[in-house]
Amino acid sequence: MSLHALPDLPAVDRDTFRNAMAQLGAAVNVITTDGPAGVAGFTASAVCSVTDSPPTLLVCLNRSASAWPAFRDNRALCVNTLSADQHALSTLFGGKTAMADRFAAAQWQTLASGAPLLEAALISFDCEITQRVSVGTHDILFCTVLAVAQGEARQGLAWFDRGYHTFSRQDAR
Ligand SMILES: NC(=O)c1ccc[n+]([C@@H]2O[C@H](COP(=O)([O-])OP(=O)(O)OC[C@H]3O[C@@H](n4cnc5c(N)ncnc54)[C@H](O)[C@@H]3O)[C@@H](O)[C@H]2O)c1
Ligand SMILES: Cc1cc2c(cc1C)N(C[C@H](O)[C@H](O)[C@H](O)COP(=O)(O)O)c1[nH]c(=O)[nH]c(=O)c1N2
Repeated sequence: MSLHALPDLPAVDRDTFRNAMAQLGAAVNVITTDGPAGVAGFTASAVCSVTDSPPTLLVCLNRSASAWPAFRDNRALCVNTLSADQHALSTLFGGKTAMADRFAAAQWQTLASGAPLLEAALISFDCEITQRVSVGTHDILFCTVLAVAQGEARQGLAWFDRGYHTFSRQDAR
C-alpha cells in the first residue's frame, strides 16, 4: 500500500472520533496554575508523558475553556492526579463552576512553581510550562517537571466509557 493513497481516504467524523476515544481509558487530573494572570484550574484526561530527559509531560487544553487565558499567560502548572474518592473534584473542575468555588472545595499547598498542589492527590507533578503548540481547538502545553509530590492514596481514578472507574496499586490489592 502506498502512502500516496492517504489523502483520498475519508476523514473520521467528530462523533466517530469521540466514540473511539471514549474507549481509551485515562487517569483524571486537576490541572492548576497561578501567576501574573491569576489562579485557575480545570479537569483533564489528556495528559501524557513525553520524555524523561528532561522530565517532560504534556497537557491538552481547549482554548474555549474559562481557564485558558491564565494558562496562556502563566508559567506555573501543576498536574494533580486524582485518587478514587476525588471524583467530585473532577466534576467541579470539569466546567461551569466559578474558579473560587472550585478551589474552595479542597486543601492546597505550593512547591517550586507556585501552582496550587492538591493535598491528598494520588500524585502531583509541579511544573513549568516550557512550550505551547496549538492544534485545532486545543493548546498542547509541554511542561518540565520541577518536583513530584507522592500522596498516600492507594487507589486511582480513571475516565473510561464516559464514566468514572477506580484502579488499585499492586500493593493495595
Ligand atoms: N481532551 C478533551 O478536551 C476532553 C477529554 C475528555 C472530556 N472532555 C470534555 O468532557 C465532555 C464529556 O466527555 P465524555 O468522555 O463524557 O464524552 P464525549 O463523547 O464528549 O467524549 C468522548 C472522548 O472524546 C474525547 N474528546 C471529547 N471532547 C473532545 C475535544 N473537544 N477535543 C478532543 N477530544 C475530545 C475525549 O477522549 C473523551 O473522553 C466532553 O464533551 C468535553 O467537553 C474533553
Ligand atoms: C473527565 C473529564 C476530562 C476532561 C474534561 C472534563 C472532564 C469531566 N475536560 C473539560 C474541562 O475540564 C472543562 O471544559 C473545563 O473545566 C472548562 O470548563 P469552563 O469553561 O471552565 O466551564 C477537558 N478539557 C480539556 O481541555 N482537556 C482535557 O483533557 C479534558 N478532559
